[in-house]
Amino acid sequence: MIEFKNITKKFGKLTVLDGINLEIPDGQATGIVGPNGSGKTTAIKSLLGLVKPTEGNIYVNEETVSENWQYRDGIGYMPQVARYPENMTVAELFRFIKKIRNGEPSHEDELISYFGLEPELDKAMRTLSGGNCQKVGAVLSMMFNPDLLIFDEPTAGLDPRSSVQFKNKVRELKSEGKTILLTTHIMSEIEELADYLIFIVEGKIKYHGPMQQLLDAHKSQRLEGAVAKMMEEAAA
Ligand SMILES: Nc1ncnc2c1ncn2[C@@H]1O[C@H](COP(=O)(O)OP(=O)(O)OP(=O)(O)O)[C@@H](O)[C@H]1O
Repeated sequence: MIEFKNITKKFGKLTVLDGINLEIPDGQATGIVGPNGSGKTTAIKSLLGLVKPTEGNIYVNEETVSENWQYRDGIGYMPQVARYPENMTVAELFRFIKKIRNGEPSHEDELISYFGLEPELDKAMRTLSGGNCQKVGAVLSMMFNPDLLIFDEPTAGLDPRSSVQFKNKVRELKSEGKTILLTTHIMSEIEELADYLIFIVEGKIKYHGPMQQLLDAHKSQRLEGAVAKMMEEAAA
């Protein structure tokens, strides 16, 4: 169980997360949605320890993340914009990550093949296309078999076929009982993959709960309509 307790993050005078309280259930997929700049990536980075909250605590399995960095070994993260050593080849990058991470990868070759990365293995990271770079990020997030997977706009640079493949992989991970946290602006993707929804506007949680409950409350069949309505209400 992941808990955000009263998390505030300020960058200078800008309050990006404003007293957030959240519980993210285990073994489910949770979608985080909200307008550009609403604080989704900052919330994720706070959970990963890449951003230090100004106030509040985040707990993973009842332990404060600020005092216990071990929990990060159980997380796979695919960032929105990844920066890799640009002169390393894909194969070298995988070797490098294996060296610096504790634990053995469980199905690295299978993932490389699943995402069609074999022809890319000897190419330098700087020469990779955006989509293939995303796929490298996908493999890295999954290859140590983590219990929690965090995907920040994972399909943004993927072609339709790769996007379907990625989503099928997420379904597989869900069926294995993994906890998934996902941000995307593609509402159909959230509908397809998520059970829970977090809606965040200007650093405040406007909705947190089962997706179906939100659809029922807005008498809407589609998430896009319900979220658009919530965005209008928030802007009014
Ligand atoms: N390191 C930083 N220094 C200063 N401001 C920052 C920093 N990181 C994020 N911000 C600001 O915090 C706000 C929230 O950014 P964040 O990336 O969390 O939004 P987001 O909801 O993920 O947006 P998007 O949907 O566009 O990806 C933005 O105004 C952004 O400019």
